[in-house]
Amino acid sequence: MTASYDDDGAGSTSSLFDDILSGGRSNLDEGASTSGASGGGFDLNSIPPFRRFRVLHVDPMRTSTTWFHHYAGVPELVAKASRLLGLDDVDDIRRWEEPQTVRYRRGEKFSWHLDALSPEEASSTVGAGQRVATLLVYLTDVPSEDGGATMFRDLGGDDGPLRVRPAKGTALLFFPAAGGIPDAPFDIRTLHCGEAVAEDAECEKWIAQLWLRQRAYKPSAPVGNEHRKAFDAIGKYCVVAKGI
Ligand SMILES: O=C(O)CCC(=O)C(=O)O
Ligand SMILES: [Fe+2]
Repeated sequence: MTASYDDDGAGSTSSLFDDILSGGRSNLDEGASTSGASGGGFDLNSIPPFRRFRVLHVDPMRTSTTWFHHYAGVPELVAKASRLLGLDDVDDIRRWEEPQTVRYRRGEKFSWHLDALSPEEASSTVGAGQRVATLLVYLTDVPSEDGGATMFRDLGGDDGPLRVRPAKGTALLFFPAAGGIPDAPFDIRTLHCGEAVAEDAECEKWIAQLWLRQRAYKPSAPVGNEHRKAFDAIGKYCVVAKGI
C-alpha cells in the first residue's frame, strides 16, 4: 500500500518536499482565512512559492490545518501523481481536486473517516462524481514514539489497525471507493484516521494530498485556481502531459 515517491529523473522530488515545507512553514500566521483567499489585510494568493489558501477546520474530527494550492503552484506533484495513476490526457488531469498541504502539530489529529463521498454526492450526474483515489505524500518523518501514523482500522491483524508511519519522501495510495461491498459507494476497509501527534513530539507531521475524482473537477479555491493554468508546467515533469 505504500509506494516510494522517488524521482525517476524528471526533477528533484526532495526539493519539492522542501519547498512545500518551507513554503508552508513561513507565513503561517500571516493572516489565515476561513472562507476566502485573502485575509489579514493582504492577499494570501500572492505568497510565494505556493499560492495558498488556508482552511481553519471547525470540525472537531480534524484539528490539523489545511492549505489549498493552485495546481500551477505544485506542477511536479500533480504530474507525478498523474503518472503514478496512469493518467495520460488532459481530461484526466482535470480530475484532480485542489492539491492540499496539511500540518499536524502536537496533539492534532484527524479522526476515523472515509474519503469516499456520500452516495448523493457521488451519484450526482452534475459534478465530478466519486473520489476514486487518495494520494497522500509524507513530507516529514515522524518517529513511532511521536504518533502521527495513518491508521486503517480494518486492514491490520491481531495487533490492531494497520499503521503507516510517515517517512519523508514516501507516499500512500489507496482507492476509497473501489471493491468492498458490491454496489456500495465506498470500501469500508479504507476507514482510516490520522493518529494524534504526541503532546511531547519534537516534530510536526506534514503531508501533501491529492484526491482523484471520476470526472473533471471544478476547483473552488484558491480564487482563480484552474487546471489549465498548470498544463505547461506539468508538461515539464510529465511526459504524457507534454502534448497538452
Ligand atoms: O494524516 C493522515 O495520516 C491521514 C489524512 C487523511 O486521511 C485525510 O486527509 O483524508
Ligand atoms: Fe482521509
